[in-house]
Amino acid sequence: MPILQIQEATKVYEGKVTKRALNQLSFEVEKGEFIAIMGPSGSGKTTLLNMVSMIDTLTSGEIIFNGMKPQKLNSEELAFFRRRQLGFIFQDFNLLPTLTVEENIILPLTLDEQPIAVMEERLHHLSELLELTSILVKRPNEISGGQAQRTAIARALIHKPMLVLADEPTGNLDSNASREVLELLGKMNQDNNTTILMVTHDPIAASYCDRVIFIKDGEFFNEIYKDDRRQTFFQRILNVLSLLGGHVGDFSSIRLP
Ligand SMILES: Nc1ncnc2c1ncn2[C@@H]1O[C@H](COP(=O)(O)OP(=O)(O)OP(=O)(O)O)[C@@H](O)[C@H]1O
Repeated sequence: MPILQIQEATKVYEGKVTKRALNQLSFEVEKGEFIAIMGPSGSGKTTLLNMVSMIDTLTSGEIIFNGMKPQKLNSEELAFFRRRQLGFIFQDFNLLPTLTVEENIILPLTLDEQPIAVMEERLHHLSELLELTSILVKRPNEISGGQAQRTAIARALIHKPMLVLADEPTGNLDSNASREVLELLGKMNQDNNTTILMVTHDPIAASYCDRVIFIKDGEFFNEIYKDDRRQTFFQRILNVLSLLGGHVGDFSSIRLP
């Protein structure tokens, strides 16, 4: 059974001008997939993430997790479902400035009142994998952007969520830190079978995924799967972006590092 099913998702924002931000969008995500969502500005990517993370509700259509419809939950159950089953990675890291790196990472387990032994075991495991051990006592203003995003990744994974949602996770990072973060996300996906849905404008970031889904005007436009080489996948991503229109000229001469 797919871990996530988006079925004819439609979102209409009512206002002075009515805007159909998602229009009958359908796709499925299998457990262990690492998927990028791409599309021009205004195509509905953020709206889609807001629907999947249940910050907002669809006008029509359904979003189903492991066969379950969270829309049917009451607000308390929904808050619990989000906390237990989803992990979030944001462009601007969203770390709590007064907490240390360690306290930020274990926050989801603290909120869940998990035993200290569980917290310690998972903290140890993730901080080794994400190379955070030496900075656990620091606060967010004492670490680099790459370290902050690695901390945010650890926080997103520590409660072993069903699905990780990443919104432009490399948007605020330089190219070296971006590569490091993408390689780590790829490693988490490969080694732990973590399912990741990532919105990105960046074809280099998308080339780390198994599949890229392109949307345009809130509708499904195309999808492509990775083949053996990241360079050819990257070129194929650029080809679809050129059909989509927009900023592809900015990337056409880039070769992957
Ligand atoms: N709360 C809202 N009320 C009205 N219209 C909205 C609202 N949020 C988004 N929209 C509109 O819906 C469309 C899709 O917006 P969305 O932010 O999902 O696009 P996006 O693909 O994430 O864009 P970007 O890449 O620029 O972040 C846009 O036309 C936007 O103006």
